[in-house]
Amino acid sequence: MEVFRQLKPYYWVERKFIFASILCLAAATALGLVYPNLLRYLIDDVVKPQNWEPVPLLSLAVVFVVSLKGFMNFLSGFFGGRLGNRVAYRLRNASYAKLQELSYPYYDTAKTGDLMSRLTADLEAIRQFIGFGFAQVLNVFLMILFGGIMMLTMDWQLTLVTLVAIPFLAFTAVRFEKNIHPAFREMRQALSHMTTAVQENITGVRTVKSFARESHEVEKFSARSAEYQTNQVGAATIWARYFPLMELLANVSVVILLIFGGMRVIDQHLTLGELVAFFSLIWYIIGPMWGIGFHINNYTQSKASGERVLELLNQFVHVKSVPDAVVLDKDHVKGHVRFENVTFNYADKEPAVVDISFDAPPGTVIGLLGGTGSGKSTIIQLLMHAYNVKQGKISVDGLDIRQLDVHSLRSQIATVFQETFLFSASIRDNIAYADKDATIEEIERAAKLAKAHDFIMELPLGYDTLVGERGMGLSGGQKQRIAIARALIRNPHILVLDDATSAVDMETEHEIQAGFKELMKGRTTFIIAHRISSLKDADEILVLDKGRIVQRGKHASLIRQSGPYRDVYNIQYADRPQQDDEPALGKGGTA
Ligand SMILES: Nc1ncnc2c1ncn2[C@@H]1O[C@H](COP(=O)(O)OP(=O)(O)OP(=O)(O)O)[C@@H](O)[C@H]1O
Repeated sequence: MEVFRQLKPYYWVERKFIFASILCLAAATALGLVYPNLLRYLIDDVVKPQNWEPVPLLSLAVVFVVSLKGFMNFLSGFFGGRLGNRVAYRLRNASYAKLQELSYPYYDTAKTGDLMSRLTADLEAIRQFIGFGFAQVLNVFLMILFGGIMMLTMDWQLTLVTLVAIPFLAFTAVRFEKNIHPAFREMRQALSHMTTAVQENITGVRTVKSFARESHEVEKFSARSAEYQTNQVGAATIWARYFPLMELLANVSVVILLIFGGMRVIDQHLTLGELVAFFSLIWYIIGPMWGIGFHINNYTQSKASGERVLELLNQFVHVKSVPDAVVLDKDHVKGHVRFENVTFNYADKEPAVVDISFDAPPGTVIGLLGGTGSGKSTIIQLLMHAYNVKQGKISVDGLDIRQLDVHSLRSQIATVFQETFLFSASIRDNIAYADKDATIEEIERAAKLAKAHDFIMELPLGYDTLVGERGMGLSGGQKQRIAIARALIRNPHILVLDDATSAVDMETEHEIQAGFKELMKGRTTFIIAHRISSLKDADEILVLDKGRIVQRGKHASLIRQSGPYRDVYNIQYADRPQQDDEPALGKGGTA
């Protein structure tokens, strides 16, 4: 029940539908009680005394009751359906909003397939239960209540004897629920493992095919599919153990009724019509009991799903704006970035960056150079407040970023990542992603600066060309140029190029950077690059090794010192003839 208590904000607002659905259902159930009474009347007052006069009226009454009951059932289903759809709609939107709110640390470990199954299959199970299942469970209670009262008023002794098996039935049903619930929880988990396998396979299809690992993927999927199947068989086994027992207990009541009821008719304590009415009433109670297993199944599935959706909704958000956070005003931001003795480690890991300090006044260009895993991207992530820094301080325009509204901080920064993600939309929409109000002129201007305009114009539909997921159909360099245009359109105060030109040739890189120079006047830029050529003009180059700054300065002074920078320089320029303005540099030597 805890699950449904926590879900209350999502369904209680729709209480008018809940009450309307319950009311119509109760009316339909109550109308169902008219049949046994009509039967009794028919036998005792029509057939026995051979008095056929009321038969036409009786037939009309049956037609009327059946129609009204059907209409009430329809209304109950109609309101229930509305309720289920609205609750699922709210939950879906809340889950999606939560996914947007969750910060980077959550996504470091999240599995796409698992999240997808929470937002689809689990929400569907909740919708089914809240919309229809709940009404069915309630119907069972109403039938037992109404039917029980009617039987008691007819012959309370026979009622008590007949219903003696019912408590056992209820007890077994509760035991069944306890056993089947964990099985359903595991089943949902197994389903989400399976979805994850499918999703990863589709996303990584190029890698799978290029390594010819299709059979491995099939095996991986088969294992997960088998896990799901095992869980289903497990649930079916529990079902098979309990269901015959529940059936048997239900039938015991019928047998008892026939024995004791028959005796009471012989003793003339009961009329024949009453026994027949009793017989139909007992089915009125036992009928829904057949379905109790199904309803319990429905309930436990939705409970397991509710737990999974709530787990997402209650997920801790690592990075969020503090109360009274300062909102940066785009027109007044200067883009002065400062790192002071920043040390940071990812959860359960050695520090990724250690004691990082630098000052980047507005308009400066900071270059970051270092081997794989040396901490370059981490510095950028920290600047974006993707993770909470506990040691040291990062400030923008003198304000500690922990005090800044996260959204407004990130709005000042535009990043071009190493890997470009393009949405399944037109090139125009992809470029305008950071600023949906951008005009076509602005989009084209950004594309021209990013050297993307020419190849876009060569595409059959130009800027309206649709790019598939992950930008299928475009080369790596073309995708990167679109990403650069997307960053430029934002007109950011802080621009981050995280190995942004790695996929374009040297000549294009040079052209793009010439474009940047014009655009970046007065803005702070961070360039992560492996090519010295990209960093040469930086105001300060930070050379990183294992998270520490091991060298810093301008290109000209760094190549005059022995150290990693000059080593990289020598490797990259080894085959190039020496120019007059460059010193002859021996590895490890001095100029
Ligand atoms: N999301 C993460 N969770 C845990 N550890 C991480 C995460 N991202 C990076 N790391 C670790 O932090 C260290 C620094 O990584 P970082 O990505 O900053 O290096 P990098 O210099 O940008 O490398 P590359 O040039 O390969 O992109 C590495 O040891 C890496 O394994």
